Amino acid sequence: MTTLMTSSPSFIVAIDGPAASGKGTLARRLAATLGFAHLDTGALYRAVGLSLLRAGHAPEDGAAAIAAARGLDAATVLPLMNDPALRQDVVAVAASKVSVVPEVRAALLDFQRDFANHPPGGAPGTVSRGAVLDGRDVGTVVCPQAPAKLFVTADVEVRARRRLSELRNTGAEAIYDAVLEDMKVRDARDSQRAVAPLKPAVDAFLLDTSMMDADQAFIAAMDFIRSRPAFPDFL
Ligand SMILES: Nc1ncnc2c1ncn2[C@@H]1O[C@H](COP(=O)(O)OP(=O)(O)OP(=O)(O)O)[C@@H](O)[C@H]1O
Ligand SMILES: Nc1ccn([C@@H]2O[C@H](COP(=O)(O)O)[C@@H](O)[C@H]2O)c(=O)n1
Repeated sequence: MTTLMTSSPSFIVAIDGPAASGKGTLARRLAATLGFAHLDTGALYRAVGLSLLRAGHAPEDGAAAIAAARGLDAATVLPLMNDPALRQDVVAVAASKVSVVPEVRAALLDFQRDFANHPPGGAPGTVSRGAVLDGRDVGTVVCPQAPAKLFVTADVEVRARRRLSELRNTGAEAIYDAVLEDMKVRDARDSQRAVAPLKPAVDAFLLDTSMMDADQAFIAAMDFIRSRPAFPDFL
């Protein structure tokens, strides 16, 4: 990862979109290509959901969710990011339930903004020249000033097929109709909540990947990012 000891502003790429649209795959590849830090903001909500489940609380328990979110800090969250337990479907559902609570969202906001503005570099004490954050409200709420915003989407049936093969590749037993139904319920909860609902920022580049493979989506996203006036000339 490219690192600098300067205070030049971080170039922020904000990527939002519904479940299994491919935003995480895209965000990781963009960050690796640009030498930027990457934050999967969904993992923060998953960490809150997982901590509730592990403590035996229902994901609908708002007070427990607020306490869990307020208890998260970089030291607890960053090691959790690659924990396979976070990727379970039951955790995704719990994440989408805790994420409707405004105080949970507020508790996670500073961490995300700090990451975007001071993205960690490859070595302690260094910063990257930019950050790629993916989630549901990065372009609308977390980093509305980001110079490059993308909204990645795909037909719900396409997304359900992608998630189904992902689940089956991990050895899980999964049924298409159930995956599709879960996805529709999660999309509706994420899009209809009162605070920070899933929606494209007004100035987001809309990238429908229904008919694209991951390489085509990456090329389209890079073309857009490079076209932004603030795109750094050192890249
Ligand atoms: N353009 C694409 N075409 C086909 N498959 C893709 C594409 N992009 C990603 N995938 C695959 O679809 C699945 C879901 O992708 P990914 O995890 O990136 O989605 P996501 O939007 O980050 O989902 P979530 O919000 O649930 O974490 C993965 O198995 C990934 O390899
Ligand atoms: N910025 C975000 C990111 C995620 N959420 C909620 O978390 C759930 C899990 O997210 P994944 O990206 O890992 O699928 C998601 O369904 C949202 O409810 C959020 O609210 N805001």
